[in-house]
Amino acid sequence: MGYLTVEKVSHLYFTEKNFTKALEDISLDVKKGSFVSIIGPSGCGKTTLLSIIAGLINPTQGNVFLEQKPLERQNSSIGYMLQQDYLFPWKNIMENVLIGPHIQKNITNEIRQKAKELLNEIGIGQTKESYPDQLSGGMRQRVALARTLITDPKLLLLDEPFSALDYQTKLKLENLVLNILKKYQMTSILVTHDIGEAIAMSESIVLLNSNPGRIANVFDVPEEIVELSPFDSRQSPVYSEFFQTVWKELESLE
Ligand SMILES: Nc1ncnc2c1ncn2[C@@H]1O[C@H](COP(=O)(O)OP(=O)(O)OP(=O)(O)O)[C@@H](O)[C@H]1O
Repeated sequence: MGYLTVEKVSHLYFTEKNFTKALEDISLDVKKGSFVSIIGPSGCGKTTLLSIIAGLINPTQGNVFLEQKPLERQNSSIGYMLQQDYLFPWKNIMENVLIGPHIQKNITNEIRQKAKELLNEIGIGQTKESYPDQLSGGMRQRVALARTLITDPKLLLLDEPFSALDYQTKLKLENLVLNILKKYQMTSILVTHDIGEAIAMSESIVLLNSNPGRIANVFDVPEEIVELSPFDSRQSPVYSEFFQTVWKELESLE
C-alpha cells in the first residue's frame, strides 16, 4: 500500500431521472514525498477524483487510504492550492498565513517563526505587512502556498493553481513551488490541463479517459527531466520527446 492509496474507486452523480458515471475503477498508489499529476480530456473526472481524495465527496464505490488509514471527511491534514487564492482582503499577508493556526487557536512563537521562514522562502518576507490587493497574482499564490504549508499538511492537492497566471509568472512559480515542496518532502497531487506543466513538475502522470473516467495510462516521467527544474526541463530534448508521447495518447482519447 502506498502513502496515499486510491482503491477501486468509482463514482456516479445522480440527477432526478438520470446518472453520470464520472469515474470507474480507479486505483492509484502514491509514494510519500512524490509529485503526481492527473491529466485528461475535459470532463474526464479530474476534479471528481481530487474531491474524493480530499474527502469532500464519498465515492459510490471504493476507498481512499492516507497512511494506511481510511480517509476521514473534511480532513484537516490535507492542504490545497487552487486557481483562486481565497486570501482575506482585510487581513495582511502575515495574518493570512497565520489564519489556520488562528482558527485552531494555536498561535505560538514557534508558529510565528515558521510563518516568517516560509514568507522568506517564498520571497515575500519584506512585504508581510502588505495587504493582498497590493500584491500581484503570482505573489498572492505564493502566500496561499505558505498559508497551506504552515498547517503541516500530510498531502497537498493542487487544482490548476497556475492557470490564471501569465506564462512567465507561471514558469517562475512552478520553479519556486517545486523547490519548496521538495524541501518539505510534501506529497502532492496536481490536476492540470497543461501537459507541459505536468511533465515539468511531476514524477508520474496519470492520464484519465472520459465517459466514464478510467485510467488510460500512468507515465513515469524520465529521470533526466525529474532532476531538472521545471524551467530547465522544458529546454531538454527528452522533454520534447516525452511531450509528444503524452500528447499523442491524450489526443487519441479526445
Ligand atoms: N455535481 C455533478 N452532478 C452531475 N454530474 C456531474 C457533477 N459534477 C461533475 N459531473 C459530471 O461528471 C463528469 C466528470 O466531471 P469533472 O468535473 O470531475 O471532470 P473534469 O475532468 O474535472 O472536467 P474539466 O476538465 O472540464 O474541469 C462530467 O461528465 C461532469 O459533467
